[in-house]
Amino acid sequence: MRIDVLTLFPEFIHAAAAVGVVGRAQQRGLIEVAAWNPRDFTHDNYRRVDERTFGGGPGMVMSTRPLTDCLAAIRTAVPEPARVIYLTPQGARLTQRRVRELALLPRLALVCGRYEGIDERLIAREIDEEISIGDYVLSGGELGAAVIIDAVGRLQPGALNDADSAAHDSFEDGLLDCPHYTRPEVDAQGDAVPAVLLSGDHAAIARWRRREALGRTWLRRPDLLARMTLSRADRALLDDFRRTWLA
Ligand SMILES: NC(=O)c1ccc(NCc2ccccc2)nc1
Repeated sequence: MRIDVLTLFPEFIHAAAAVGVVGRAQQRGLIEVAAWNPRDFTHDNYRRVDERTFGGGPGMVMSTRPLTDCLAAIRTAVPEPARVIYLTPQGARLTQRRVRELALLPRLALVCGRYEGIDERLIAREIDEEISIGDYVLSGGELGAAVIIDAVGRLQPGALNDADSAAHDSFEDGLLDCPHYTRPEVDAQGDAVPAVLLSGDHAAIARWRRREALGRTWLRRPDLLARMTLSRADRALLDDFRRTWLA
């Protein structure tokens, strides 16, 4: 997969995409990340990329011309057509479902706004999809772009090895993850690991993990649970968790 990022801070995007699973995926040629700076597409001595907003009031808007020329360069850099995504608080909330769909595309172009954002005419002409990573305002779209690069990059076939792939599975079924433990079995504070995890009884361990994932989702994110139709087995496990919790 090829991801091009339009950003005033290419070094941020390169750094974010160079580490961990995504960095390794890049080395393996599973994903290619390129950053483009609209400032390189300005023609004035001050390399201006923003202008005052019409209608008065505070704040600057990113100028259309450098963005249009930068996007044109991005589109023609690789023959593959790209889905052009604008990171903005006005976008649709990013979900793991949407991440999985985006991960199947051959090419993405992520547009990172700064200041008050980009001119609405550019959005109408050039943007295919507006995405928000959450209901808060940042100083730029770059963190959102880094989130998409990571979430989509780790799903590229071959990106995750066994150690990483557990996280991949857990959120896939729409539930929160179960608790995790590692050595020591009893820690310095005297807290022990749940005995079932040391039992070697893989069926019991699987049931325990599923029950904990269902219970946590019920406690922390009932909105996720409301969207799910649970199997009879899952309903029994959740009832069991609730009985213990409410006892
Ligand atoms: N919640 C998000 O995903 C997000 C994205 C960008 C951003 N700031 C840059 C910007 C501001 C206004 C309009 C367009 C872009 N803040 C938060």
